[in-house]
Formats: sequence, structure tokens, C-alpha cells
Amino acid sequence: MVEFRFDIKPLFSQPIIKVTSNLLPHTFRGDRRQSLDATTKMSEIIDRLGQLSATSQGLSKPVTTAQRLRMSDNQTIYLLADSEAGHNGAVIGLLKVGTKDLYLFDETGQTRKVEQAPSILDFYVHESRQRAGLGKRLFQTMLNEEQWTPLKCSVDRPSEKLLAFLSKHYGLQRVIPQANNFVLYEGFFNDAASANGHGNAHEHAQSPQRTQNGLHITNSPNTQLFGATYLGEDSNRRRGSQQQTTPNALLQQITQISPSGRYGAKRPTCSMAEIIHAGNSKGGKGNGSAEANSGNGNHDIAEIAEQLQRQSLADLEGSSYEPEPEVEPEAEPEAEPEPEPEVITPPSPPPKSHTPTPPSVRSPEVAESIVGDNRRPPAFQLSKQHTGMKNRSFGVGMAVMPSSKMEFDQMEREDFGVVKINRPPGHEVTSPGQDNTDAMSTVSSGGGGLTDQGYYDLKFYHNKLW
Ligand SMILES: CC(=O)SCCNC(=O)CCNC(=O)[C@H](O)C(C)(C)COP(=O)(O)OP(=O)(O)OC[C@H]1O[C@@H](n2cnc3c(N)ncnc32)[C@H](O)[C@@H]1OP(=O)(O)O
Repeated sequence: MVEFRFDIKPLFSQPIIKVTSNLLPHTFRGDRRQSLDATTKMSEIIDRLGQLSATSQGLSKPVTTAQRLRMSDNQTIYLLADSEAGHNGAVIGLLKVGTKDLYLFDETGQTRKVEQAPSILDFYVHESRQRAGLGKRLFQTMLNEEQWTPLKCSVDRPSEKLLAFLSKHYGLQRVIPQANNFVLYEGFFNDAASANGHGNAHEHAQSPQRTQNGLHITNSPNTQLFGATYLGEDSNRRRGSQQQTTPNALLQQITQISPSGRYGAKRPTCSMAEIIHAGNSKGGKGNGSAEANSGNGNHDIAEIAEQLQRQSLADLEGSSYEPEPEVEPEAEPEAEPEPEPEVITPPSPPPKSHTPTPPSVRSPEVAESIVGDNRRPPAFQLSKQHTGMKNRSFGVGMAVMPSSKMEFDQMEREDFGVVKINRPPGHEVTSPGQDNTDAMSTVSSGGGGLTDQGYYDLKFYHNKLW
């Protein structure tokens, strides 16, 4: 039990109290001095329970602190106390809930934006009192107060204990796989008008673009950020005849099966796997399951690369491509500074949510076309809008999170695989024949210049791997 140096009874006029950003029990009545005293004590209680919850869950930092509650405008903490315990009473449980704007996959794999989804954020009952029905009591009080139903709650990285708890008390078992850390249960999206549990959900689905081998690929932030979702054989069968195979599907990201719970975070896309998977689709044999497609490395990589290059060039030459002005894309989604670290948040200012920001003009279908023949005059200039990634050269760098430091100056185009050398003074090249650099090197065209020390820049851009 969690006891304090002060008497908690004046704060707990009833066993379960509700606290919001003012850090006062919802039942509190008192003057200014009393409320100051109460907030100080409530802060201590919340910080202690939050820390115990984090320790119990093996988290390095607490999810719940008084400071965070104070800064929030949509979170509520329910606290359960036993006034009879010890001399000053004891606080024995904490439940933090709130609403979040989320991009979520529904049962069919469509992405939906759900605004103000009810979310279970932190839940803890002291070890000495667990499995005695107190968690249920706390949770049920919260449901009644918030007027939520368990099915309509999203759960932020539930622990095994919480999954068991929800299964036992509310029969929640069948999860809808998500690419973020939230767990939803089947039925969450039933009756869309009340998807947030109290009737004012604002959600919309984004149409699926392509379905192949159970990969449900939508033009959605989740798909673009985390890749496709494997929907299982049932889904495959249901979709059956509607399947389309387009050349660009070769370039789609690999399947991810999102596990539930705190281990449900996305894994980085592997460029090698991407190539190998692409190769598997070749020759119309792309009807295997996602699992079947994995792990086969017996492909002629160069051939695959060549095929992709041909396809990309063909696509682009056949399209009415118009170069777009270079604009800085939206900031990469960043992890929330709270210990809900794997959840993607938009770059917008507080209140922070776990909402992935839809990438603005990214089009992952468009691949880098320059593979192999790096001397071919560029028919266009690929920018990061078109590649969907910064500096994505084929087979290189996919496992690296792009950062501003990695940007090329793409105004001055240089083909990949080119070594740019500025020559010493007096060694200017006057004719192409004088260029004694190897076939993969070329002289920088103007503007490069000598460094202060009289040396010349040697810029080595992504070289060919094969
Ligand atoms: C979004 C999040 O907050 S994730 C983090 C959830 N919190 C934690 O994991 C912290 C440690 N766990 C706890 O604090 C508690 O176990 C809680 C809050 C999950 C549940 O509180 P309790 O008071 O134990 O719940 P209550 O007694 O009403 O229900 C018991 C049921 O919860 C589940 N449960 C509780 N403890 C455990 C456990 N150690 N192992 C497995 N299941 C457990 C079981 O289904 C159990 O039923 P059972 O005893 O018949 O098997």
C-alpha cells in the first residue's frame, strides 16, 4: 500500500476520486490556501503512484506525473484509496485516461482517422492488492464517469496483465492489429457515429489503393509510415478476384504483422527485403503468403535492380511528369516525449497526440530510377517529394532514418555513383579526354571550389552496390 506523510482522508471524501489538470479532487471544496495545500499533496500522490506504475511495468520513466496532468487538457486520473489502511490511509490504485486523435486500421485494413478516441493510458493497482477486484472497481467507475464502453476504448501499449484483465472482465480478446502502440478490439469501429464511445467521433476512411497477397495498402499515413498490413488468409480469400498486380507493386513495402501490446511498434523497413520481395513477385509468382515470401535470398539481385530501373523509367517516361518546386516536406513525425515513446505524433504544437501526420506529397510508389547507368542524361530530376524519401538511393540507406544533415543539394544534380573531385589549381580539365578519373568519376561542374586550405572536396555519393 502507498502511504504518505500526510493524512489522505481529507482528499478522499470517497474511495475513488477524479483529478484533472487543476490537480484537485473533483470533490474538493476549500479556499485558496486549502487548494494550494491540496494540489501539493495530490501532486505527491500522483507522482508516487505514477512512479510505482512505471516500475511495475518496467518503464524507465513514468507515464503519469502531476506535471503532465497539469499540462494536459483532456486527461483524467482516477485514484483509489483505502482510508482505513494504516494511520493516514493509503492510495492503492491509479487509472489515467484521455482522448487521442489517432489514425487506426479498422477490421478490413482501411485507415481511419478517429478524433478523440477514448484511450486507456496508465493503470496500476498496488501489488499487495492486485487480483482482488480493485482494478475492476476502478475501471468500471471510470467507464461510468466517462460514459465509455470497453469496446470503444483504445489501450496504449497494454501490459500482459491488462490484456488479461480486459479479457476476463470485459471479454475483449480479438484485437485489430495496428501499426502504432494502441490496441483496439474488434467492434471498435462498429457504429461509426459513436466510435469514440460517446457519440461524437469524427472519423473517415481512406480508400484502399491496392491489395495484394493480403497487403492492404491505402493512401494513408499508417501505410506510408509503417508499411502494409498483412490481413491473413481469410482476407486474401475475400479479396480474391479483386486483386490487381501493377508494376509499381514491386516497390511496395514489405508486410508487417503488427503484434499487439507494447511490442507492437513498427519495425524499420529493410531495403534488402524490399528488393528480395520485389523479386519474388516477378514472373507472376507473387501469390504466396507474406510469410512464404520472406527470407528467400536466392535471387539475381542485379537482374531485379535492372528490372526495377527499366520499370521506373518506363513509368516515368510514360507519365505526364511535371517537376514540382522544391519545398521542405513536413517534419518527420517524432516520438512523444512522454514515455509513450514509440507512438508517432504530429509535428504540431501541444496538446500532443499520437496522431501520425499524413505525409504531404510523398509518393512511395515512385522509385529512384537511376540504377546502373549513371551517365545517362537525366530526363528529370528526382526530388525527395517524388522518391518519398530523402536521399534514397537504391539499396542504400533504407535502414537509416533520414535527417536534414543527410540532404543533398539537389539543385545541382549529380548522378549517383559519381565521385565529385575538384582539381588543384593549374590542373583544370580542358577537354573530356584529360579527365583521368575512372569511369565512375566526373569533374565537378563549376561552383565547387577550393577549400580554405587549398584542398578539394571529395564528395562520394552513394555508390553502386552491384
Ligand atoms: C495502458 C496501461 O496502463 S498498460 C499497464 C497496466 N498496468 C500494469 O501492468 C501494472 C501491474 N498490474 C496492475 O496494476 C494490475 O494487475 C491491473 C491494474 C492490470 C489489474 O488490477 P487488479 O486489481 O489486479 O484487477 P482485478 O483484480 O480487477 O482483475 C484481476 C484480473 O486481472 C488480470 N491480472 C491481474 N494481475 C495479473 C497477473 N499478475 N497476471 C496475469 N493477469 C493478471 C487477470 O485477468 C486477473 O484475473 P484472475 O486473477 O482471475 O486471473
